[in-house]
Amino acid sequence: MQQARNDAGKGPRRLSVLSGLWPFLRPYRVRIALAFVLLCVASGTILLVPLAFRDLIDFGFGAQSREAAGQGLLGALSLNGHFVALFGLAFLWALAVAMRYYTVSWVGERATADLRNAVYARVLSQSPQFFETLQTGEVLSRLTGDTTLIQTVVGSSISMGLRSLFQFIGGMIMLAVTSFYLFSLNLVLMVLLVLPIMVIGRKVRRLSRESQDRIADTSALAGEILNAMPTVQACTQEQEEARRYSDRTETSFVTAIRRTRVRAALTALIITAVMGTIIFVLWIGARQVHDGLMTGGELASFVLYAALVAGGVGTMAEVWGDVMRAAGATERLLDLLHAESAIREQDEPQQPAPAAQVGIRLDHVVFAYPGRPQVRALDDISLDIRPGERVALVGPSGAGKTSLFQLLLRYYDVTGGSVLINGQDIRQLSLHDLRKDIAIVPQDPVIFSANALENIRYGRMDATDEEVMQAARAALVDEFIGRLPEGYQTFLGERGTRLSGGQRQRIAIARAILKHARLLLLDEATSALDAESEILVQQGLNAAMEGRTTLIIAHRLATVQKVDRIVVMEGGRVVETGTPEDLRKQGGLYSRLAALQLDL
Ligand SMILES: Nc1ncnc2c1ncn2[C@@H]1O[C@H](COP(=O)(O)OP(=O)(O)OP(=O)(O)O)[C@@H](O)[C@H]1O
Repeated sequence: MQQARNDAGKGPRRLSVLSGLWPFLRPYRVRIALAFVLLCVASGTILLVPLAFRDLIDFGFGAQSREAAGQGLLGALSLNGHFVALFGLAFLWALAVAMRYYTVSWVGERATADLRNAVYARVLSQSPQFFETLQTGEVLSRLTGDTTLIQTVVGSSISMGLRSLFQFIGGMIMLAVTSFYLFSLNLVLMVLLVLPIMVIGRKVRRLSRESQDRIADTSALAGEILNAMPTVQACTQEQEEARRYSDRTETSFVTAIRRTRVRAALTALIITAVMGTIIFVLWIGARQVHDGLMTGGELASFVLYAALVAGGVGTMAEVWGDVMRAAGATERLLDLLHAESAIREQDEPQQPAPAAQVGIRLDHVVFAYPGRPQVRALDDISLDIRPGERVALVGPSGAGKTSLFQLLLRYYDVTGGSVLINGQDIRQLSLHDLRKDIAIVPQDPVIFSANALENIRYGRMDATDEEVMQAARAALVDEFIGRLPEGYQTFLGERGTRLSGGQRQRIAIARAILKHARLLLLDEATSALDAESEILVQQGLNAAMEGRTTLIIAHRLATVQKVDRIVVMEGGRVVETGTPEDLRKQGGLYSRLAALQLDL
């Protein structure tokens, strides 16, 4: 993934990556075919328009109109008839363009929505290891920015490009047919002019990429700072941050203006080149008309075809830039879409054993985080936890307690040994079955931007309002919910910023109680509560632990005096196990910690 990200920013994009979009377009192939037919109709119609003009001039106004009646595209039509036919062509063209626009945009929107959903679902199935190397901001920018780019290309650029290609090829053929002499002249001039335009065009592309990178820098800075506002204000860095931001916007302004300057020059050059060519050819053509070598109508249609060809070339150049950018965007999205989770599920997972309670067995478990493979976070841990047992994990910070929880939830796989639940290796179970059976109250609970009721219901989506409130009462949530303006319906704000740490913890406890899982993991579940609430919440937790196997990580030993067993960890190893009383008598690490905490 890291490698792919590094590659994404450099070198010419491989256009073949665009074929990766086909699975998202295939379901809509009938509509795509319809759009193609409409495109052909529109292009055909527009190529007929100059011919209609030619006839109008030669047979409609001209002196020879009467004798020549019966020739030309529109045959023997009267002057009025010519105009009606011309309008008919314009209307057919408009209709085809509108229908194609609708169809193609529909396919673009639909395919991008599908792609976005597929990528998002894929990202959600990744293990935490994935998010260690990829920033969430980057995933978001891929989901929005990159998919929008693809939408532009699928929903408009490609059809614009094809239309221009038809226009170009058809126009060139018609130019040659109308006057081969003028066509050859035109061709030589075009080749001479296209070269400098291409060189400048490349410079514009480089500058616009640079300009986009600068804008991304600005948003990255703003994103980081806005997320850290309390710290910024506590350190009184607001002015400094405003200055840093304005420095970056200034840089992106300067880059944008540099690009605009080159682009303005390019526009002037293109207009001069196109108009110059047309005027030059008109001049030569006018002399030919004067000498009777071609008719006025032929000259008029020639000029119109030349304008179509020039327009076609211009659009194709623009579309080419979009297609290249979309190739880059597709590559980045497909990277995400094809990312394999580090945690692999069995093709045919076992069903979890249908026992009322779960027993856990850690068998010589060794574990090192993938980001730090040389350091063992857990080093040869063997532990048996009986069904229904309450076990506390204690030990200094960094001992590996949380890592043990991560392994039980299978956020990571063990490096050696195995984790068994009711005798089954957890790698044999599906992740869904495994995690459905575990309720966790994490150190730093997450609150979603929804109301209190929905936040608790997240533990078990099919719970009734009454069940949710019961869990809330057990976790003492109702004690503070009652004081919120709209009770359970109160919106808890972005990331729960409207709640205190202790309140957030109680919501998480209610969520865990509601889940009714057979295994309960408490990671410092009451650390943010005051002494009084802690005693009350502990009662709620006691109710939740009833009949459940429970693992409790605790720094404050007072909270785990009633557990069945304490496991003391240090440096990734289990150094002591036993009841609180036994351990105090042993005079080891636990008794030292207990002496510091409990006897003071
Ligand atoms: N994602 C990670 N990548 C690499 N190393 C990690 C990662 N998470 C934790 N560690 C390391 O693993 C070791 C064990 O961490 P762990 O979080 O399990 O400790 P802990 O006992 O729960 O500590 P605390 O009581 O402070 O929560 C620590 O040295 C830590 O630095």
